[in-house]
Amino acid sequence: MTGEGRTRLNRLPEWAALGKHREQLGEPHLRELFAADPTRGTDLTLRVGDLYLDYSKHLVTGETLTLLRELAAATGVAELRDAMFRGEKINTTEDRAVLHTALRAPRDAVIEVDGENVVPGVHAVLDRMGDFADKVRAGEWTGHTGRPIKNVVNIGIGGSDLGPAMAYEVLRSYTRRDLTLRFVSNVDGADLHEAVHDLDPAETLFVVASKTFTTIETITNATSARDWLLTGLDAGQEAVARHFVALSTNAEKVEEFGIDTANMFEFWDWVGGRYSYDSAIGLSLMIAIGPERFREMLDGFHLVDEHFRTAPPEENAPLLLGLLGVWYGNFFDAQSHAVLPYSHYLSKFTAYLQQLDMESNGKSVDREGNRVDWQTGPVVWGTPGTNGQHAYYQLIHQGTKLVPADFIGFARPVDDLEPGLVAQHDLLMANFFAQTQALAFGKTPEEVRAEGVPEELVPHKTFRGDHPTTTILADALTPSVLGQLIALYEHKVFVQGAIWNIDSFDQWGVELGKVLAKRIEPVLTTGEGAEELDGSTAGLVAAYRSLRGR
Ligand SMILES: O=P(O)(O)OC[C@H]1O[C@H](O)[C@H](O)[C@@H](O)[C@@H]1O
Repeated sequence: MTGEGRTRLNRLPEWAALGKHREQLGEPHLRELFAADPTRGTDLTLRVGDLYLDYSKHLVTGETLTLLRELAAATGVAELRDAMFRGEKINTTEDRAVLHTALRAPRDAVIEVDGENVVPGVHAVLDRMGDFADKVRAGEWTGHTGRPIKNVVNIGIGGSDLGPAMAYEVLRSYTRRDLTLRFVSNVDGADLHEAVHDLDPAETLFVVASKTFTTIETITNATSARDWLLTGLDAGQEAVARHFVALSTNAEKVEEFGIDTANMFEFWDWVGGRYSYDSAIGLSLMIAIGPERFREMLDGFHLVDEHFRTAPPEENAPLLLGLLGVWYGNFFDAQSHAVLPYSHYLSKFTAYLQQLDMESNGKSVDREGNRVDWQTGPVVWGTPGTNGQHAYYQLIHQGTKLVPADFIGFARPVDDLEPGLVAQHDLLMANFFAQTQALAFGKTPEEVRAEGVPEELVPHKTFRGDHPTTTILADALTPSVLGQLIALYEHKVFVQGAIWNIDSFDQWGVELGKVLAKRIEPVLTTGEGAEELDGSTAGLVAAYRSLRGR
């Protein structure tokens, strides 16, 4: 389907106005912007729920922000947002509604898809999940031999892994430490091996998470896990019911696999995989943190949903973050975006955002099927900040690339830290504040010289500054704050997709590799069909077969 839908982005007068403004701005200097406006550091801030956002260290003036908001208005961001919240089928290439916001809507909300209110179904599943999680946590859900469950192994990949795995790390201090939770995603047998080799099958529950229940990695791992279980228990198929539950939209396939659909927790095709960990896909997380904490997390999501839906453009945080990304990607040619959390618990946060952002906005065809001639989604990357400081921050400070970055930190460490370790928190946060300061304001050659540095070293010790950052500060890393953060990023990604006029909710780009892998696998085992491969792949397959002695 190709055609003329919306006016092409780069033909809009608002786009041209931004381009002109960018030229006039030249090289904006944060030192000057701050000097000219003594209250910039407190004016360019927002508070959303428990999140305090400082965007003063961005290469923007008041005019930049106005022009960006005009672009959002001209590209219909608010209209598309409202259509999403209403349950319209804005995922046009898959003809689906996009309603992850319904997963955290209050019980009495009414959100319709094809004339049916989906909210009661959401809460019915949440209630069932809660009952099940409570039973496992209380030791009432027993395995085939009557022993209580002590280990939960989530088997899933992509959106059926990254969300719960990330959130489990984030909320570690809220988890039941006597329950072991592990995540298996990779089809590399080593992943499952490492996850189960020290577990007792009699005390192990497998949570098979797959929206489609056809994903080859997940079904393969689940099949191997079932073999491991039945061999370990020396039991037949009847043991599966107490040790396997499924999280899926596909009851037929779940049944085919041999899991009783009574042990299936459903969700719906209007929940995208990368937007799903607050659906049934969060079951393993719920077992770890308990239903009450899970609901607090959902309330956090909902709080930011409501903010995004109702806050005026000047105060709308996801809109602002989305627009800043457009500003750098499209007008400074920034290619990547770093997310740098200053919390050990957020170690998987950026990996989660990679799928959320890059699978959503890694597109080069617009909603009408025309090739875009503007940059779309950035490469998202990053690891916890202090570690990064001793590794790749060099490039951010002094390299040739512009890397806009989000710094995420918390005022209080988690509650159960030993007093001696609590004392380390100020040092952690001192680094957090120091880095954005250094990135923004740098160090001039004059300042370097004043320290008596020999002239030949002055260029090497100079920091240009003007590296833009957003600082997101919250009181503490609670379930609600996690929900708020994720919703903030979900809607930021939404805003950018809306402006770029791409479908942020499909993922056709993952299909080709799947099809080819299916074709290549038999060639690896039998050698037959190698002649149909391209020259490079045929050579690689031959080398592989020879190394395997085939
Ligand atoms: O949940 P599943 O259906 O098993 O899908 C798992 C993942 O694999 C797919 O290939 C998609 O790229 C992801 O968006 C999805 O989250």
